[in-house]
Amino acid sequence: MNTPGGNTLSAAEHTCALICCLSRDIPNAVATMRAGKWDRKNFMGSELYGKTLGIIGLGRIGKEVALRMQSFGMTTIGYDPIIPGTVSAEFGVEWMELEHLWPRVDYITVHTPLIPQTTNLINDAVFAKCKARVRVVNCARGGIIDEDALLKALESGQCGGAGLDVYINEPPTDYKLAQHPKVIATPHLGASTVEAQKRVAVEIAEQFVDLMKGKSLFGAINAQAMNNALSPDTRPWVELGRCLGTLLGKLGVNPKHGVSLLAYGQVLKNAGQYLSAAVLAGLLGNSTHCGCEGLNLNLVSAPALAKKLGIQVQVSMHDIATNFHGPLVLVTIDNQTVGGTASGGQPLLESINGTQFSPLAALSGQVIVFKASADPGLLATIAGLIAGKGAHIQGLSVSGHKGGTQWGVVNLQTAPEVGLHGISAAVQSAFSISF
Ligand SMILES: NC(=O)C1=CN([C@@H]2O[C@H](COP(=O)(O)OP(=O)(O)OC[C@H]3O[C@@H](n4cnc5c(N)ncnc54)[C@H](O)[C@@H]3O)[C@@H](O)[C@H]2O)C=CC1
Ligand SMILES: O=C(O)C(=O)COP(=O)(O)O
Repeated sequence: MNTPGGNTLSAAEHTCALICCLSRDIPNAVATMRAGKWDRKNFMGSELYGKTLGIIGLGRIGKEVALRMQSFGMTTIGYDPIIPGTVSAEFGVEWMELEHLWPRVDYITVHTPLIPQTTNLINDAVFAKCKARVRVVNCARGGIIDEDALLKALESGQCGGAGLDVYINEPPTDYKLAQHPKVIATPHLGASTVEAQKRVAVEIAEQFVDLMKGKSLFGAINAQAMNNALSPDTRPWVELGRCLGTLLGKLGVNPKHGVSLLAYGQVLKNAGQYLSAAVLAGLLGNSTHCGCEGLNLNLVSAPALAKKLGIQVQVSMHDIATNFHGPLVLVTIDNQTVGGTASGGQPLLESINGTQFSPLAALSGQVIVFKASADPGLLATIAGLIAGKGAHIQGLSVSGHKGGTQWGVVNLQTAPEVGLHGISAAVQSAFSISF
C-alpha cells in the first residue's frame, strides 16, 4: 500500500521551511548563537519577495509548495510533462520548458518521482545554465539532483545553497554534502509530522477495508493503471471478466496453456489491463491446475500470481465484433471459449465454444451450467427436473447447438446443489457456480 496524499502538506511545508532557511542561512546563524557568539555580520540574507522559484514536478506537493511560496511574493514557474500550463496556471504557476526555466530561477525545488527521466535531472550542464548562486531544494528523492554536480557547484559558488531532505543512499555513505556549510540537510523528515503519520495510518486502514470489500484498489502499489478499474463505468466489465475467468476455471481448462482475451467495442478500448486481471482473478481462484483454487484473488494479486506461474496472457482489442452487436469479451484457454457482455451493470454470458445463448444468461448469484445433447425439448426437461426438486428457478437459457451438443445456464434462488442433482441424469456434464 502507499498513501500518496497523506503526507503532501507535511512534505510541502518542509520544502518551504528549507527555502526560508536557505534565504537567511538560519541553521548556521543558530549554530553561532549556540556557540555563544553574537555574529550579525556574517548573516546577510536575501528576501524571497520578488524572487523566482522554479518547481520541477507540479503534482500534489509541487502545487502546495507553489501556493505557499506565492504568499512570500515569489514568482512561481514550473515544468511537468503531464500537468499542462492551463492547469498549472490555476494555481499560479507559469508552465515552461526546462530550457527556458533554468536561466530565470533564483531557487529550484524538485517534486518528481525518481525515474530514469528525472535521475540527475539537475546536473553539471543545468547548473551552468542557471544564474550564479542559484539555490536548490530536494525534498523528493535522492538522485534527482546529481550529488557530485551539486558539490562541485557549491564549491564553485554557482550554487548558493542547497536544502536536502533525501539522498541517493539513506543514510548517506559519506556526509560531505550534509556537512557542507552551504547545505541544510535533514534526515528524510518530509513526512515526519504527527498529522501526516495519522493521516497515512487512517488512509492505509481505509484502503485495506476498501480492498477487502472489493471497492477500490487505490493505493495498492503497482496498481496505478488499475485505479480507475472500479469506477461505475468499468465495474460491470471487471465483474464480467471475473465471471468469465471463473467459468473457464470450472470448465477445467489449464491456465498454464495460456490465456487469450479478445475485447470488441469502443467502451473496452482501454480495458485490456483490468479485464485480463479480472479474468485471471476468477480463473486462478477456480482452477485445479495451479494450486491456488479457493484463493480470493484481486486485480493486483491475480496478475502477480499469473506472472509467477508463468501464465501467458494475450490481449487484443478490436472496434466491433462481426456477429454480435455491442461490446463483447471472448476468453479462450485450451480451445474452450466463453464470451460475455455487460448490460445494465450486469455481466451476461453470450456464448460457450461458439454456441450462442438466447436470451443471454445472467452471470450472478447461484448458477448451474450444463452441457447436454442437442434436444429441442431440453429447456422444458431441465426446468421440470429442477422444479421437481423444489429449487426455485430465476432464469434458464440454452445455447444454440454445435456438433450435437448445447449448453445451458440455470439461475437459481436456492443453493444450486439441489438442482444439480436433479438434472444429472439428463445432461452430459454440469457444475454449479456461486458468482
Ligand atoms: N521527503 C519526504 O518525506 C517525502 C517525499 N515525497 C516524494 O515527493 C515526490 C513528489 O510527490 P507527489 O507530489 O506526492 O507526487 P505526484 O505524483 O503528485 O507528483 C509528481 C509529479 O512529477 C511529475 N513528473 C514526472 N516526471 C517528470 C519529469 N521528468 N519532469 C518534471 N515532472 C515530472 C509528474 O507528472 C507528477 O505531476 C515523490 O518523489 C515522493 O516520493 C513525498 C512525500 C514525502
Ligand atoms: O511518502 C514518501 O514518499 C516519503 O518519502 C515518506 O517517507 P517515510 O514514510 O517518512 O519513510
